[in-house]
Amino acid sequence: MQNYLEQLNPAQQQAVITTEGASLVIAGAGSGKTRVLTFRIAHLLMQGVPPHRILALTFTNKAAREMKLRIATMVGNDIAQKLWMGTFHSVFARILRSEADKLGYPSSFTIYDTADSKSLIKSIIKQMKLSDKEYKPGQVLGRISSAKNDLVTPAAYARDQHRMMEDQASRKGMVYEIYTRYMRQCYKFGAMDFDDLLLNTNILFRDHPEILQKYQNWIQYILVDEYQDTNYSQYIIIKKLAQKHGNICVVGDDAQSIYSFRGAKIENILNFRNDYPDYQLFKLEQNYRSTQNIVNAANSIIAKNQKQIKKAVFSEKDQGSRIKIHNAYSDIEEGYIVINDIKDKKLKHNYDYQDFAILYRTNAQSRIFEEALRKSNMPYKIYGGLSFYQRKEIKDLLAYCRVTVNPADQEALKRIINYPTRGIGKTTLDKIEAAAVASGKAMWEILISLEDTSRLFNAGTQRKLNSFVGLINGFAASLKQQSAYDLVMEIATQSGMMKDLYHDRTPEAIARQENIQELMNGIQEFSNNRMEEGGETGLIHFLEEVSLLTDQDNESDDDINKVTLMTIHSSKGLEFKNVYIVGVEEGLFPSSMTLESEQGIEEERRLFYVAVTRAEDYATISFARTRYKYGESAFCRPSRFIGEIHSDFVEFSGDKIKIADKPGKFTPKQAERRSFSNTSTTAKPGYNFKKVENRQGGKKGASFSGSAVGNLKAGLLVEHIRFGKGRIISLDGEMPNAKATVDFENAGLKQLLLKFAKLKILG
Ligand SMILES: Nc1ncnc2c1ncn2[C@@H]1O[C@H](COP(=O)(O)OP(=O)(O)OP(=O)(O)O)[C@@H](O)[C@H]1O
Ligand SMILES: [Mg+2]
Repeated sequence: MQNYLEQLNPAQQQAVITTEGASLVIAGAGSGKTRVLTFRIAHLLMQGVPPHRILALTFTNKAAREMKLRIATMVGNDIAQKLWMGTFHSVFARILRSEADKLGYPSSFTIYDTADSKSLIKSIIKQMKLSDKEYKPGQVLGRISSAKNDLVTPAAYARDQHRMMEDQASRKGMVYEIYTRYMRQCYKFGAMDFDDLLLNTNILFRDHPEILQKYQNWIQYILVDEYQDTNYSQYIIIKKLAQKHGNICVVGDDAQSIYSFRGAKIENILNFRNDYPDYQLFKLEQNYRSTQNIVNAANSIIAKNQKQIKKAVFSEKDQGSRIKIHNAYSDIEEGYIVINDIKDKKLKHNYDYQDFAILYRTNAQSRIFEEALRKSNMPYKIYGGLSFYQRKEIKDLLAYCRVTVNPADQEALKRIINYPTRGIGKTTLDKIEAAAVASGKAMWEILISLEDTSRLFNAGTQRKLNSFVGLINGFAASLKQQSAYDLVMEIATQSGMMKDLYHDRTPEAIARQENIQELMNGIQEFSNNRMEEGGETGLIHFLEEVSLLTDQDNESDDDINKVTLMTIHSSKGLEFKNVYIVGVEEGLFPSSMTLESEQGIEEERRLFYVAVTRAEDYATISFARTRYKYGESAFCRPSRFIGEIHSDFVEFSGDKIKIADKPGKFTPKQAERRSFSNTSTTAKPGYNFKKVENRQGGKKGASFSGSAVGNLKAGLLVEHIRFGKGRIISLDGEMPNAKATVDFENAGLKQLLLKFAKLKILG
């Protein structure tokens, strides 16, 4: 036996060397499915199969890169480079480019992203004189996408009674017509969206049997990773391509199917058995990734799902330690706890930064960890998402703030002068810019002296420009009177940004709303901190702090040795020595949007299983008892998932907290809080920011307002609503400027202005 096969266990070896015919590998996390695919490709190459006759499909580009790299070390780079390897979208975009003429497309067709698609749909809705309140572009796009992934063309859509009835029930009976026009216009513009790449491949294969045949003959072996998350459109493509040679190997884990909201179909696994009755089934049971404790904990989680293929998974690695559950006072403290734990582990066990990953349910959660990491000077990278301050909606809102503070800031001005759309087109903008250049002035100066330049514009345009100037001047007038929070809230609303962001409930739109909410939380937090320190709380000061943060964030070229931050969805298939699963709270994880159906909960549970099984040595879970939502601190409860892990495999750090096995039990006080904190999570359309009260301001922080300042003295143990427990080191000054220096267990040394910082005396 050749050397490389010795790096596999007997079950894996069988899965690797059984190259002919159909093979299905269904096995739990960390059992070597991806490794089997990698070795199988290497094995084929060693047997002399030419690389360009092997097609391997992965879920992410990163996975493809890593697999190729590994194969290159086994068979040499020249050969590995010739493999057909990549995501479905990238591989079939390539095929479509070379066959585009058969579909009447130019081979240079454009690929539309979601924003492009939505704006096209918006204009179609307008052309059709429909209301974009009823026909929300994001929702319409969702319907179209689902149709495409199920291979339902516009003509078929009109005949599809189920879809038509669904549309009618939600009073959107014209979706099929929008779909028809959308397809026609995309075609006219020479553009395809992501779903089109798969749909058009299917159309190509359906309408051009000779082309299908060409690829069928060509591709001798097909391999698919993460098969549980393929949709119908992908399933049909693979099925057709494999028809000639029948050498198809798919690997997956039904317990890790987490993309049903994008049309992924677990049934594809069952279909596989029907399509290839002679298929061979391989089961891999040994997990090589994680400690026994982690594997056992993960098994106990997934056992709670009704719908699953039973699998045995065991580990022969060390027993390992129990999953530590951290219970934080607040989202801020959670950040400190995680970062301190990383420091500790790094020191104690000699780990590198790259051995740590922080996984969260939604992108917006990254901000608190980013800030804590920055403050501790730890290098980090955000995977699969833009860094918080790089996100479009954040940049837009901050651009408004910048123009308010300094209207001469031209980049910011250009960014928002016509966002949200207010009819100030490119021609107008170009004219202003030319006038500015000619007179050596800033664009803003041209704008405010329109009388002098009125010959440049017609009355309508001039009116629009004046109203924009009025808008910004209005904000600027509030600069001195309002707190940063109130002013930014005013800017977000008056500018029309909120309306623009809150007009639909697609996952992307919700993510953007959450980001704005998160920025508002950041501002509130900034104000509270500044007040406690006795500093300035105006918008100017907030902007300064933000720009300093981004200045420090100098991304270096080597992205290697850094702490990773990512959503659980994007962590699929990856592994890290230490994994922190954060924000494990009801309503956040499981997400409140999934609570209504058992199916929804089961998918969230699979996501939780994916998260835990990323860890090799240590898995750590945390939740906060209060979290900023819409600028207010709201109570949170630990997720039901924490209670679902068998108690033998977990260990609570700090106060033991009761985890309700049935959600919904609240004390009256909590229930009262919940009624407003929930605005973020119910599927209510529209935005609903609540008036913000400084949380140190009395009634909201009831249990924290009890301490009389006079009773404080050095040496006392105190509790702060965000920083948690700490000991007073010293007290200085007289009221109202009295300050306490407190050494917090997790947050470190802080100096607090006592009139704002309500400290509870613990003893
Ligand atoms: N026989 C083996 N000997 C040594 N290490 C192995 C063996 N099989 C797998 N591994 C290692 O175990 C880890 C998990 O393997 P792999 O990522 O292939 O699992 P997987 O089943 O694809 O996991 P997931 O379901 O999370 O995608 C990897 O680090 C891999 O190199
Ligand atoms: Mg894998």
